Amino acid sequence: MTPHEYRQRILDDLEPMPAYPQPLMDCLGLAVAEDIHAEVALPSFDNSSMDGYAVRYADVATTSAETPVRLPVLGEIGAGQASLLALPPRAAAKIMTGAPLPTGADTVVPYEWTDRGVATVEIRQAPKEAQHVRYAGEDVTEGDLLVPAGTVLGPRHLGLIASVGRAQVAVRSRPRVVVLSTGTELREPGETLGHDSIYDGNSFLLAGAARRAGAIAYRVGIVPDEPRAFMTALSDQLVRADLVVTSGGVSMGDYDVVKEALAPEGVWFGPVAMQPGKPQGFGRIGDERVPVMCLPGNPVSSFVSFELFVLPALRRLMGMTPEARPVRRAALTHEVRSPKGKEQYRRGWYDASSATVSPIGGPGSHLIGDLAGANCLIVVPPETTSLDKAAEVDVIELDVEF
Ligand SMILES: Nc1nc2c(c(=O)[nH]1)N[C@H]1C(S)=C(S)[C@@H](COP(=O)(O)OP(=O)(O)OC[C@H]3O[C@@H](n4cnc5c(N)ncnc54)[C@H](O)[C@@H]3O)O[C@H]1N2
Ligand code: MOO
Repeated sequence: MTPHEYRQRILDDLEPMPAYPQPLMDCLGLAVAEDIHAEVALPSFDNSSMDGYAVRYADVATTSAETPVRLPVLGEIGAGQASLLALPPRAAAKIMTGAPLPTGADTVVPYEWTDRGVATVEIRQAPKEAQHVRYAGEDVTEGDLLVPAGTVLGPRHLGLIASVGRAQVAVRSRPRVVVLSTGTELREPGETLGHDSIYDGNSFLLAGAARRAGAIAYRVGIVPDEPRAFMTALSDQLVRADLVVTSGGVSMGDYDVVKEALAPEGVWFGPVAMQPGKPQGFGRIGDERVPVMCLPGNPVSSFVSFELFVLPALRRLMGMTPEARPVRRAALTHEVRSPKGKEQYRRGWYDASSATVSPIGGPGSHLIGDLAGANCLIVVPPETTSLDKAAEVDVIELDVEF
């Protein structure tokens, strides 16, 4: 099975999470599940874009510094304090930015062109007709489709939706992802290491990646390579999981606990034609048939599996498209070698401005130091065993929103 086929198999099995109305501030980064239409026009009334005087153009069309027009000032209109509703001919009203234009007025003269008079005002420069007026509906018309269903809401969407008066919108909820690391050799950071133990980096990597993708991530931490202990830990977690992600215990070893415990439950385990990330598992468990994704324990294998399979699965659950990261093209700055028959994902540094990519470190799936210094994965096709300097390759840019 190719990585692409495996991803499709996972996506075909998953449905987007149900949608619920949420307060606007809780919707940031979530996919909206309804078309959002404008319930009011924007601006909703004709208003001034400057602090100055509302006038009738005809009254001030010929004014100048040498022969200024003087008009009585009938009142003041502040934003949110508009008591003067109509302006008769041969008069002016003070008006502030954002305040409604009184009926009869059609033009705003800014303070800077006047003597700032209170009882009367001297206007020293002729305005253009209709200057500094923002018309009702010139931005958004009532009924306009503002945000189509499926849009991932960013700050500008929130601002617009609030501006038309919506306090809540229906969005797909964040999936709850439980991350379990398996391995009797694993220790929590901060604990003392033995000669044969290592720190559990993967659960932080995976829970961090899940949170970055928009999920609610629960890092359960370490479970020993013992099937009963693993099943107990897993069963305890199922009540709060929309997806379970495990690390380790999926290959051919004598203590490959995840495979041993879950294969009899009907979870699929098998090789995917890629490196790193060859051994994979996917299925559903428990009464609620919670999806479980079983990733290999080597840290780079775990990470690449997250990017290729778990991230798209989370985006499917969250109703976000496209599910998989976009692929860019770049020229290699150094040659790369790769085993035949497997799609290889090498770590690299992608420079968008020059459309080049520099390989970082070797192919080893334990090289987490190099992984942390990379910003992309370089895709080497299965039949390609070597790529020369300047060869064009596919590059998956990490860490960017899409
Ligand atoms: N005879 C075979 N051996 C292996 C095969 C194979 O096909 N035949 N496949 C290799 C490949 S490829 C991979 S990838 C690994 C996958 O192994 P597991 O998923 O079973 O993972 P473990 O054996 O538990 O661990 C592998 C490696 O990663 C380290 N590890 C595990 N968990 C963590 C963690 N949470 N944080 C940091 N490092 C972790 C672990 O100590 C091992 O070094 O199998 C190969 N073997
Ligand atoms: O696939 Mo393993 O994923 O080579 O390290």
